Amino acid sequence: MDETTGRGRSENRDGGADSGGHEGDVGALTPDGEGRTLPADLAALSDEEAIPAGALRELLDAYGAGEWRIDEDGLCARYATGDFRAGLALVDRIGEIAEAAAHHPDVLLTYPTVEVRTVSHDVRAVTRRDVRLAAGISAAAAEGGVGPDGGDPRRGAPDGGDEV
Ligand SMILES: C[C@H](O)[C@H](O)[C@H]1CNC2=NC(N)=NC(=O)C2=N1
Repeated sequence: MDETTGRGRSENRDGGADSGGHEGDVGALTPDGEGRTLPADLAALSDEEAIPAGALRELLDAYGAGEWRIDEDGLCARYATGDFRAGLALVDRIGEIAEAAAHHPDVLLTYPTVEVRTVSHDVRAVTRRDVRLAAGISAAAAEGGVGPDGGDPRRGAPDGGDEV
């Protein structure tokens, strides 16, 4: 899915063009189950419903997962851990978060980075389970002093080559 500005959704909700921001829509905000205030239609989504592509950016930002990117395979992020041991530590935390959530990402551990990708396999779409997982991973990376890696997460794992 393409990253969009979310403009389409705000135009749909308001029926007319607006700046794409939601500052003036305070009345439309409603608390969701995680104590955040979101536009009512996003707060009402179940864990099994696909999040409309136009609303994903807003939801990721609301959940503190601003460094996550959106592509046709789901949500992805890459963290500049700097060395393998730091990467292992982050992967360990990601495992704990995923097990606690019963929702698991794909993880690629390299010497200087950890790349993470999540989609809800059961519905083949990005759902709030993925956004919550991304938020947990964002928080774990920040707690570990690990920042996002500026580059685009690579697509797929590199060719493993022959055993040496
Ligand atoms: C039974 C188990 O909880 C389910 O199979 C979970 C496991 N982890 C999962 N992880 C992801 N990303 N998507 C799922 O649909 C999913 N389902």
